[in-house]
Amino acid sequence: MKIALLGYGRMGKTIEQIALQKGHEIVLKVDENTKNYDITIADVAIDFSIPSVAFNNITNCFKNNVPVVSGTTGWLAKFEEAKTICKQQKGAFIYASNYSLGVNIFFELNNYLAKMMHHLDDYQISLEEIHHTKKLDAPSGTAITLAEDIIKHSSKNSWTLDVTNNETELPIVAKRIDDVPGTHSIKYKSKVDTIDIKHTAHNRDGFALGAVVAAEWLVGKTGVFTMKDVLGLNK
Ligand SMILES: NC(=O)C1=CN([C@@H]2O[C@H](COP(=O)(O)OP(=O)(O)OC[C@H]3O[C@@H](n4cnc5c(N)ncnc54)[C@H](OP(=O)(O)O)[C@@H]3O)[C@@H](O)[C@H]2O)C=CC1
Ligand SMILES: O=C(O)C1=N[C@H](C(=O)O)C[C@H](O)C1
Repeated sequence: MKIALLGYGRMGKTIEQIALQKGHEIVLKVDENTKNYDITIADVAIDFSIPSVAFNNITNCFKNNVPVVSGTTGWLAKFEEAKTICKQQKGAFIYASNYSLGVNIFFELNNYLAKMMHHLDDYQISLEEIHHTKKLDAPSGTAITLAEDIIKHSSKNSWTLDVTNNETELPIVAKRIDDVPGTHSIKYKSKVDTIDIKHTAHNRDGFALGAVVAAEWLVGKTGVFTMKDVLGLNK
């Protein structure tokens, strides 16, 4: 597969290594200094860029009929618009706040636990994410996905980064420490006990492998998909 990397930072470089190991070719590497490029030379584009440019990167792929996998976080205010353009252009698009297999299993576990805890009002829910100090957005996209899933199943109706006494708000704590690749934990605490679930990424390889697997899966398809489709978790 001929892959275009939209964003050639920490993730772009890790994806390059994994893609080459899997026998793919990198035909384009786009960063802040790239002026004009022809996306149509690629079979698929993988966007891990920055929040302010992700929407343009992605919709440019739709307009040029190139399937696109995006992992950039912090741009989701324009997600619905991107999906509409994809459908209009008959494009192919996958977005995931986290491509690692482990986190996608963790998403399932979070949903299951949230459903079980639904009526157990003695437990206070909280969510914590820890990332490296270069991260531009907070909370992480993964933390937002986890929070939205908890909100679906609980009496919470929004999340907040602030300390809160409001019973309807789910507090998220976002910490930035050295080179941490990404740690997410959810805690249910009562007077008598605590239930914790936690995912710790040891490096970026899991995110990158998931993105390459998603790109392999997407080529030849039309529509808007998620990692649940790629991993067969919708069945
Ligand atoms: N979904 C997932 O599984 C994961 C998502 N992420 C997300 O991926 C994104 C990238 O993370 P990371 O690689 O660590 O960040 P980096 O800051 O290391 O990389 C961002 C890259 O985007 C480039 N860039 C800047 N402007 C443009 C532009 N106009 N077009 C294309 N590229 C541009 C930067 O260029 P330059 O180097 O010249 O500044 C840089 O190469 C973040 O949003 C992060 O949250 C991260 C890990 C996993
Ligand atoms: O910026 C990162 O590094 C990461 N970003 C993603 C997010 O915002 O959830 C995924 C992963 O945790 C690493």
